[in-house]
Amino acid sequence: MTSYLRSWLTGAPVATVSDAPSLVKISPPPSDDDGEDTETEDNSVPAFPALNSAQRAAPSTSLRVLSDNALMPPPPVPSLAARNPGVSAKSSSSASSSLLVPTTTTKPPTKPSKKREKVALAPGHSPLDWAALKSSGSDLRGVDTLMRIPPSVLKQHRSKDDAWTAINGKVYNMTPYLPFHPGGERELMRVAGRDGTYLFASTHAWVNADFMLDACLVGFLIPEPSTDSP
Ligand code: HEM
Repeated sequence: MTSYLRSWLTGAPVATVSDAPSLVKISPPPSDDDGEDTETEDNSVPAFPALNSAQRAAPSTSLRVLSDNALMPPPPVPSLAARNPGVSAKSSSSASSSLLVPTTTTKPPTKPSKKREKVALAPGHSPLDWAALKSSGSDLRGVDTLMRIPPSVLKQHRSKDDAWTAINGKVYNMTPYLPFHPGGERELMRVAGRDGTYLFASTHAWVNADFMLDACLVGFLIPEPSTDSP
């Protein structure tokens, strides 16, 4: 194919297979427009900016290192002298430089009126032990069936051996839980025989009584039946 083209362009005889090893220099066809010799590849990169450009004519702009005086000045250092520790921002000469805590947060927190303390539980009475006892299957209710319990009946169960309380409408037998209560037996006995919802919630609303005492459920609190019915 190459030899055919060459003979076509130059009029030279077509090279045969026999003269293939000899290298023949191929000249491209003469160009009509420029007539330049493009025999060798020109990979030289043109100068930028162009040699005759206006940029080159302009005065030299070589990198200039700025002196300290020519640099932008640093921001002013906050004046330590203007700060007046212990004096409120209002009375201080420079209010913006005061590092005082805002006056709204300087009031010390009010202490709880009554200290709530957890009691030391006897060995084998940790919350985990209570969980194990609950799931052991032992009878913690003391009743055969769930009942509807009016306040008058609830009132009869207020001894340590038989302590019931109502929380959120449910009546629980607290007796098995007494030694497990982190707040102590005495606190728990304050609600024995009565509705303990308010005291329970105001002491520790985050405690889930439903879950803690589910195995101790004995019934549901109902209003006292009226006695004047015929
Ligand atoms: C009858 C159901 C009750 C259950 C199941 C129960 C359960 C609990 C539990 C789980 C805790 C530990 C709370 C914690 O670690 O955050 C606790 C603590 C305590 N409970 Fe109860 N409680 C009951 C009733 C009451 C009542 C009626 C009172 C008060 C009259 C009371 C007073 C306390 C106190 C003072 C603590 C210890 C301090 C504290 O944790 O803040 N509890 N109780």
